[in-house]
Amino acid sequence: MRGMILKSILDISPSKQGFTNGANFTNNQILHEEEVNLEAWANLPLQQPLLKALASLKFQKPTIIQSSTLPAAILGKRDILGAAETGSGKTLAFGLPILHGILESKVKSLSNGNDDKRPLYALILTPTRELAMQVTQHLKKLAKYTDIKISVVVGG
Ligand SMILES: Nc1ncnc2c1ncn2[C@@H]1O[C@H](COP(=O)(O)OP(=O)(O)OP(=O)(O)O)[C@@H](O)[C@H]1O
Repeated sequence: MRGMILKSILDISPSKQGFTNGANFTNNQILHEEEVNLEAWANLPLQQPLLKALASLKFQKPTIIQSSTLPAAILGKRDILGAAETGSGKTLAFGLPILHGILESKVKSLSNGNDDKRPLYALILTPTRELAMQVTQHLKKLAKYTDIKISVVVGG
């Protein structure tokens, strides 16, 4: 089984990847999209439409939970169990690797001459419908320069 807890996967740790220590949410300076410095994300081979979305969201650097998990998820393709407080940026910690993986697999399929039309690439389960809505809205903002469709299904 590939799954393991976060602490045991630090062979590809943020410090080894040269990652920064996380975004500072108290920074209220007004930045224009073209002024956003994305250097802090440069250690990840993120697909261009995702970098563009990060710039438009003015997310200059990963938060701590993001810098702790993204290298392992994106470069190492590892399963991760992560925990962090509310509002710490967990949605992108799992959302970025999902979206990056979808774009990467589409690029690979096209270069192999296949038209990758899988109807479903990823399923995100949340404990409440409010969180499902919140995650959907957040990921849609990140996927806005891609053709990835994100939908929410709630019941009960
Ligand atoms: N790298 C970043 N830089 C700046 N802001 C960010 C970054 N990542 C996420 N945010 C913002 O931080 C806020 C909290 O993020 P998010 O909702 O992902 O937190 P969370 O840990 O999933 O919270 P919860 O536990 O309540 O679901 C959101 O407004 C999001 O847009």
